Amino acid sequence: MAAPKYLTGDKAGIDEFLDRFEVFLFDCDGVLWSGDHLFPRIPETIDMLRKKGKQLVFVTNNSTKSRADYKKKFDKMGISAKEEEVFGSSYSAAIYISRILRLPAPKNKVFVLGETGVEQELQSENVPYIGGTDPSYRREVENSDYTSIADESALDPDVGIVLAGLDFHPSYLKYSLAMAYLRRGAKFLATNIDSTLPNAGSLFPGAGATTAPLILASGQEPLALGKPSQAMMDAIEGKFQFDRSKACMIGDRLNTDIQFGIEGKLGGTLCVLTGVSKKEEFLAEGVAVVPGAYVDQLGDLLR
Ligand SMILES: O=C(O)[C@H](O)[C@H](O)COP(=O)(O)O
Ligand SMILES: [Mg+2]
Repeated sequence: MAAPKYLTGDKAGIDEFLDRFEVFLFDCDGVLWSGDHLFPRIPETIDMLRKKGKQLVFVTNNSTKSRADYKKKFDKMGISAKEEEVFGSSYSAAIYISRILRLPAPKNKVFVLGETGVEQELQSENVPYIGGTDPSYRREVENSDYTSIADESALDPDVGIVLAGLDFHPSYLKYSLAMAYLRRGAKFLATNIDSTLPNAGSLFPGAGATTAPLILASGQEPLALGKPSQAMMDAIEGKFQFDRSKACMIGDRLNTDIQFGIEGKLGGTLCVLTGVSKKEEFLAEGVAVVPGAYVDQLGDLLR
């Protein structure tokens, strides 16, 4: 495995690197920002790539926001981006359910463990759902719940899918209902299973962490539709029509972003050290996932 090229401060190296690619797939959390903290020179770097005529796609595993929500966040942070350029794991899951899985109605209803981003994208694909941000699920479990879940009288007969994403409001009731739906044969999907979420320069429990109790209790593993899933890469290629050899994935996490680019046979991958993965993780001998190049921060591409 070739050693990754360190580009920070390397003017000629950066020019050569940027000239190799026509398309850049951008991760968001840990690359552009850490929660509401925008990293230095991000809007200028994005503008520089646009001026060079590069095609940009924002590929995030963060399912708590929809494409429309991301457009608002980009605007708030002064980043020039279009809603159509966003491809999140919640959208990836919604189109997988509506266009690939295509369960016959009415048994195509989804029980959601997650936030509004998942709900909005299911709505955009006319996929019925329950659960999610519905406040009636954010309550203590009562004795009657055990009986009504066990005898399935509490279950919606049309639920055929359980979809789990990053959930900031997990509850024992939601886990118990989801487990009962899986026991009854519902398909188990996840937007993503990242273990941690970068925010405020630190790390917090990620989607994988909020889904883990259901995986353990049900004894089932979900099909994850976010990075590094190649179903997501195929959908992105289908939507944005680009030559993979001329595309580069930029991310902060080895086992999602960089693996996604490598398994997707993209022309290159760039790791940014402002998020989850540290350079020691890919500079060590014999590691499986190694980026083609790396920088301390994305703004280093802007000389
Ligand atoms: O837990 C999560 O969902 C992830 O940490 C978060 O979504 C990562 O987002 P990304 O870095 O792919 O933008
Ligand atoms: Mg990230």
